[in-house]
Amino acid sequence: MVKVLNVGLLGLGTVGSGVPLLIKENQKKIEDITGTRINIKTAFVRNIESKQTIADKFNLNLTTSFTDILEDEEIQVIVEVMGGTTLAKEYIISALKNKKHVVTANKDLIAIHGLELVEIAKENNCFLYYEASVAGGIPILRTISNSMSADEITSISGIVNGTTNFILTQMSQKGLSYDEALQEATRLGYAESDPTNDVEGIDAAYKMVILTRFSFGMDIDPLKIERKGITTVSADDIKTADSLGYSIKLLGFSEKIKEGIHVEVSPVLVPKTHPLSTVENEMNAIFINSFGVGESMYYGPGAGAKPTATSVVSDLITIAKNVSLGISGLSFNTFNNKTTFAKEENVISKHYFSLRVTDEPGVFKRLAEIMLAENVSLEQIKQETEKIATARIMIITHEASLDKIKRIETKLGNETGFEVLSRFKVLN
Ligand SMILES: NC(=O)C1=CN([C@@H]2O[C@H](COP(=O)(O)OP(=O)(O)OC[C@H]3O[C@@H](n4cnc5c(N)ncnc54)[C@H](OP(=O)(O)O)[C@@H]3O)[C@@H](O)[C@H]2O)C=CC1
Ligand SMILES: N[C@@H](CC=O)C(=O)O
Ligand code: NA
Repeated sequence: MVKVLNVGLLGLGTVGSGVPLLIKENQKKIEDITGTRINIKTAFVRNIESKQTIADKFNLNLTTSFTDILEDEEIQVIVEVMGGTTLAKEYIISALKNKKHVVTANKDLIAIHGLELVEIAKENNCFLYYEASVAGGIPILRTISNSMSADEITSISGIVNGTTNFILTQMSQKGLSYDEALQEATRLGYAESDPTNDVEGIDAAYKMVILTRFSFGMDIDPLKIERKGITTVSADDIKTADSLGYSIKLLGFSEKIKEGIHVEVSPVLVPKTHPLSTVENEMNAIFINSFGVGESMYYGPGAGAKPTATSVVSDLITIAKNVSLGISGLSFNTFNNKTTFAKEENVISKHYFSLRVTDEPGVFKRLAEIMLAENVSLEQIKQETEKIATARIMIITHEASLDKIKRIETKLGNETGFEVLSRFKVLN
């Protein structure tokens, strides 16, 4: 006889409405694989009237009281897709303490409070899964924790925010303005309800915290990640990068360099020949360097209702399988190391600078002197005269350490007649 796994759904927005859809579409397959029927019994919403149509479509009970779900003994699993870190944290902790397993897509919560939640899950013999929290539909966390457990990851980087990749693609290929592209990403359900975290690189930083835990067993404070968002990228940067053979992408990096890790989120000039450069719109891609496999890339939709819900339902399937085998309380990630950080003098790459300078003789000489003082040489240089008495100079350096590049940036910023408009890493 087919068993039933009853689920309480918290939030019925973009991802929440995808979950019952996926379960309905794949009901037979899920039952074949797990021997269990996954049943979304009740959904917790803010306003019942506005969600009645979708509830009727999938035969869901609606409630505006979380207690109705918490105290329902038939409900074994809570799926949290409300977002936010206050109420979501409170509800997840109550659910775990009531011996209910938890699935969440909430990267903010997992990045900031994940370790505490994992401990509570362990103490209560419950599962806490969050595959959807990183790169929406790409099964990247499970790939790292299962398929790559025999391998040593040396760097993990990639496009982990769909909204910003969508905006940059639309700006560079369709000539849309930043505001138009952001509006479209919001309409399509890619952006967070407040898109600040997307465009400022905070969402990507949260995802890099989670990827760093899985890849290196190290825990970092999201606030300590060096981060720049796409609000620092101008249409001029996109045009210049294009003319030099690069696309601009918001990338997250987590690399093991000698003594420790270096984690960063920033717009990056990616050569058009690099596989990450072909990743467009809401697509995400995670590029891994590892001892065993070498280079590998995992590509797919990083946002949107169906892709994200697919990851949520895959977590539910894992729980259904484990419950029916009588297994409980295994952590999603058990890799654990002492966190150590790489020195900036060992973090090496090329860099792009866009500078506004007063259009007068001697400017290039002063620029060259500042670069020479740090022993950093130029690979490419371009100048455009502006309407007023200024010019824009765009340079790409040869490989140099991050400490030198930062000193050059400070010196240029302090030099009369120079303004640093942007400074981005350049990928090889
Ligand atoms: N959208 C995406 O592509 C992805 C999203 N995620 C994550 O999934 C989560 C959900 O995102 P998404 O579906 O896009 O967000 P939405 O804003 O579309 O949905 C959130 C839902 O939760 C409800 N909700 C929020 N707060 C409360 C509350 N206090 N009480 C009751 N209901 C509440 C909202 O109600 P109401 O409708 O009344 O506002 C809304 O229906 C977030 O953590 C997000 O970061 C992860 C990967 C991809
Ligand atoms: N807002 C996020 C949604 C998925 O995590 C994004 O754009 O990637
Ligand atoms: Na994922």
